[in-house]
Amino acid sequence: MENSPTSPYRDDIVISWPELHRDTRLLCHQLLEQGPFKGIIAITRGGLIPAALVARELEIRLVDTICASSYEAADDDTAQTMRKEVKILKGVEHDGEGFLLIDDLVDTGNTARVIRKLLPKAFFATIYAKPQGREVVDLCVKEFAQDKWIYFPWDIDYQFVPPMKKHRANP
Ligand SMILES: O=P(O)(O)OC[C@H]1O[C@H](OP(=O)(O)OP(=O)(O)O)[C@H](O)[C@@H]1O
Ligand SMILES: O=c1[nH]c(=O)c2nc[nH]c2[nH]1
Ligand SMILES: [Mg+2]
Repeated sequence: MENSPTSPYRDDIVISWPELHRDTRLLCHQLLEQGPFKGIIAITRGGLIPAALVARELEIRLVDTICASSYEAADDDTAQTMRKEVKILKGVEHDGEGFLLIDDLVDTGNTARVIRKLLPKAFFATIYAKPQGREVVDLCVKEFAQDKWIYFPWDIDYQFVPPMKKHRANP
């Protein structure tokens, strides 16, 4: 996928539904060593699907949300989005003790840092992490380089791609 010249991202990683499911289940194996948890708090929107999968594996029925927004669509309509100030649209009224916070990814760590301050006692897990944000969360299953943009399955579509040979400069 096309990266704009000003973007800090140089490469794309496309995650399929089965990969996301498998990676989330790997996370669950490790979370079973950390619990038990009173409940899950999903960080919207990216944390919603991972949180549903975690809730199923850990048999947790109390699932709350913290509603955050930190990225907005770029003007040129590329998938990679511009960073904005992290806004909390809905929080929770406790310090997170005994709760599991779930997000899909920690990138710069901006979102996670803000949420950590609100819920300092929660256990914070993400499926994926990049180096700038890794230390903010307690657990993740996979780490990617800072210049990779991760496409989640809910952001992509199946489409035709022409055969590679058509793109070669000197066929
Ligand atoms: O570590 P950071 O640099 O803050 O980036 C990570 C955050 O960015 C994405 O959320 P986004 O704000 O795009 O909203 P969404 O979950 O609704 O897609 C992602 O789901 C993380 O929450
Ligand atoms: O889909 C996404 N992929 C990423 O790599 C990323 N970083 C911040 N927010 C992100 N969203
Ligand atoms: Mg998010």
